[in-house]
Formats: sequence, structure tokens, C-alpha cells
Amino acid sequence: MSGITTGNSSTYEPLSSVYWGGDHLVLLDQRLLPEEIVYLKLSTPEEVWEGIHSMKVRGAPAIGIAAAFGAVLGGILYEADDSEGWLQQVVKTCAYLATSRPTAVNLFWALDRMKLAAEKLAADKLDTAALNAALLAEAEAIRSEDEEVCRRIGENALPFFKDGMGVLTHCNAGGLATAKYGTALAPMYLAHEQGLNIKVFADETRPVLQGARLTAFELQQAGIDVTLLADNMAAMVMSKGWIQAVIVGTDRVAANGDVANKIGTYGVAVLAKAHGIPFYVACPLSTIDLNTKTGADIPIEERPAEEITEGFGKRTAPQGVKVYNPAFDITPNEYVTAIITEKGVVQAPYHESLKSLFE
Ligand SMILES: CSC[C@H]1O[C@H](OP(=O)(O)O)[C@H](O)[C@@H]1O
Repeated sequence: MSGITTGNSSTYEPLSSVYWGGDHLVLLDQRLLPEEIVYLKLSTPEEVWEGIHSMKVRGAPAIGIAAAFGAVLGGILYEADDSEGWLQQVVKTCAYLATSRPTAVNLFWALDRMKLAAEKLAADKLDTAALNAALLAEAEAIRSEDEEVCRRIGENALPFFKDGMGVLTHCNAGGLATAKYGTALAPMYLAHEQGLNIKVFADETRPVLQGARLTAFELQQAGIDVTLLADNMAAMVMSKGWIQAVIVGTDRVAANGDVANKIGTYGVAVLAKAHGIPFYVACPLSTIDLNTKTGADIPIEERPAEEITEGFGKRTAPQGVKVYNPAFDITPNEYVTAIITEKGVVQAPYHESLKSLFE
């Protein structure tokens, strides 16, 4: 894996988080933002696994897109010219990439789609060069569909945001978490294009600081009014009347409408309800998992203690202290005002309304 430094963040261009570079995957190393913009070239499934696991690429849709291209790399590295052996290699690569992170369902959705595509392609007995080209087209389709899906999420969310509103968001569900536009931030971009003045309040989102490092960065560079908050300030700004809506992304929505999202989301949802503020969740259908009954069934990733005890290289806790570092929490569906998707907006009772999105 090698880096291409394109300069510092003062020359910011709209950034792509993940794209195919001809014969390799290109990832923006999001761990280095906002100070450095470094694009990495990844040529093996192992490098893609590590890129997802270490959060060089993060955000449910972006993780799925990266994994899809990782499956393509698995096929490209298969040297023989037999379709059955090629298929076995792609399927094995998908199973391997599925172990990189446990919570975002888009990872498994994308890999299942790549496996299905590979099975159909292998049945046609093409040579491996043709098989790899066709599988690459499937990964590119996943990426380009995500751009269109996020734009439609933005359009469906926009009516909830009026000129002059204050909106709080948690973590990063922007262009950096997807192929482009983002989910929760998509309406912010559209509102800005239409001349609406939405004041965004971004939680810093400890311990990895996606809000401070990514959301504040994205929105500031786009010229959108953004104020950065420490994670313990949401209650106060709500009590001051500065917030008229909360919108967040998600990594998995259970069949009953319970929502897995970045740690701290549940607390923001409880605060929103206590202040009579609507709490919206924005996501593509690929993040809705009807096979997972409730939030209790969603696996919650636990991450290294060092993210809390010495985040970004500065030790802020005693050596050997016990640490609990879940990367996500579950917001029960009763705190979710509406779920906004590319197919439309649904509200409780979510058992029925979520199913209707797939009919
Ligand atoms: C549009 S999905 C964004 C979602 O993913 C983030 O998690 P992570 O940064 O650990 O990948 C966070 O939960 C965001 O809401």
C-alpha cells in the first residue's frame, strides 16, 4: 500500500472516499483528515481488509463499496484460467473481507451482491479476464448507485429543513462515509445549493472524532455554516433553543426500526425527545436489515482501548486502566421520528413501514 499525498487541506477539492484506479483500489486515508489528504493504492484483499478494519475508510456505504472492490482484487489475483477456481477464490475473498468489521450491514450486503454476481458470471464459462472485467462492473455499479441513492435521500430529507433552522448531527454521515453527498448530510448540501441557511451543529464524536475531523471539515470546505461541539454540549444547545432537528446516519436498522449508529447517538436521541426535537435517521435501503429482528440482535463492534487512552498519540489516561470502547450503540425505535431513505420516508410502526420500502 503506498500513499499519494495531494497536498494539505488548504487546497481542498470535493473528496472521493473510495474509487477504482484502473488495476487497484484507491482509498482516501480518513485517519489523517483534516490535516492531510493522502490517497492510498491498495492491490490485495488483505490491504482492503486492513483499510476497513483500521478505519482508513469508514462509514457504512463506503465500507461496502471498498469491500466490493476488494472482492474484485481477489478475482484478479487468481492466476489459473478456470471459472470454477476463480469463483472459489472470489467467494473465499468475500468471506475474508466480511470479518473486517461486524456492525455496518452494508459490508455484508455488498459482499453478498458480489458473490451472487460471481456465481452468475462463472456459470457462463468465460475466461478469467472477462470474469474479472464483469465483476469489476458490478463493484462500479454499487459505487455509482450509491451516489444516486444518496442524492435521492437528500431530496427526500430536504422538506424537513427550513431556512434558518439549527440542525445537530453526530459522527460523519457525509460524502466521506459514502460514494458522494452522504446520507445525513445530503440534505445539508442540497439546502445550501438552494440558498437555505441551515446552521449545522456537529458533535465532535469521541473517541475517533469523526464529527470534528470529518463532518466539520466537509461542511466548512463546502461553505456550510457549521459549529463544532464537544460531545457533552448537546443538552445545553438544545435547552437554548438552538436546535430544531437532529439528523444522523446509521450502520444498521433492525426490522423493528431500532438503529445502530456511532456511540453517543442513543444519548442524543434521548435528549432530542426530552426537548421535543425531531430525530431523523437517513440511510439507503442497503442499511436496513429485515433479517435482524431488533437492535439487541445487532453485533456491536468493540475497538482498541488506545482509541480512548491515547487517541491521536497523546496519552490521556493512566497505563493499565480498564477501558470499554464500543464503537456503536442502539437507539430504540421509539426515539426515531422518521427514517429517510431513497425510496421515501417511513415512521412508526416500523415493522410494517420498513417492509413497505422493499415492496
Ligand atoms: C452513512 S454511514 C455513517 C455511519 O458510519 C459511522 O461509523 P464509522 O465511522 O465507525 O464507520 C457512523 O456510525 C456513521 O453514522
